[in-house]
Amino acid sequence: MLTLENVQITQGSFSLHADFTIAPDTKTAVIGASGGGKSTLLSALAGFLTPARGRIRWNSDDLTTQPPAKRPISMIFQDNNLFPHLTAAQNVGLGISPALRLTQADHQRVSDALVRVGLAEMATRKPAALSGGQIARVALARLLVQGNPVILLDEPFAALGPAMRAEMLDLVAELVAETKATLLMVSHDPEDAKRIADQIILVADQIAHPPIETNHLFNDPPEAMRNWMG
Ligand SMILES: Nc1ncnc2c1ncn2[C@@H]1O[C@H](COP(=O)(O)OP(=O)(O)OP(=O)(O)O)[C@@H](O)[C@H]1O
Repeated sequence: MLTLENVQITQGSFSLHADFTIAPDTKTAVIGASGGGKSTLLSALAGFLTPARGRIRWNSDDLTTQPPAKRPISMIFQDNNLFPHLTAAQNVGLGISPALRLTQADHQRVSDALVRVGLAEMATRKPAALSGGQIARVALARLLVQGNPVILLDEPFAALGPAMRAEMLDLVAELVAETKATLLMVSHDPEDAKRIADQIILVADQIAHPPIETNHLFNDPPEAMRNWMG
């Protein structure tokens, strides 16, 4: 269980409050207006921002001041953060060893992850020779080898067309089901949120609101949600 206990995150003059828990094995969409604080929330969970107050816990572990690499959390950003000079396999291998010191068993894990995301034939290609969807798959393969129980996606599929985005969301849902990970995903598209999320965190008025079941929120949207849906 991921717990945000009276958390206050500040960035310059901006401040965001969060006080809720996320049940294990759930898929949560984080939605809200641009500049509302969705990335701020994910950055604090990943450890790139330290809350001004409050605690962040994973089960009984207090993560609040732990550096990103020590947290049981993997994150993919909008640009998928692949290194352009490394092959797909090397980019995945970074998820196991930042210095790419990989054992034979590690290489096998990388290969298995690339096979799982449908990139068996692309292991030696560099990002410039991959499509946007294939780059997103490499980033997902890296998540697989990291094996963390919490996955944060900050709109990694935003640049893809609707059909490819739907395909990627379905792949994410499959991987999350297989690994029993807890997923939080920023979304700008109500259809994406409906497609994948069990529940929704609405970020509005400097508050990351406690998660509400997806159908319930879409059937009876509060004003901030109606504004977001347009
Ligand atoms: N490094 C920073 N210093 C000061 N303020 C910042 C910084 N980064 C972000 N902010 C401010 O924090 C607020 C929340 O930004 P954030 O990126 O979390 O919003 P968001 O909901 O993810 O937006 P978007 O949907 O446009 O990506 C914004 O008002 C932004 O200007």
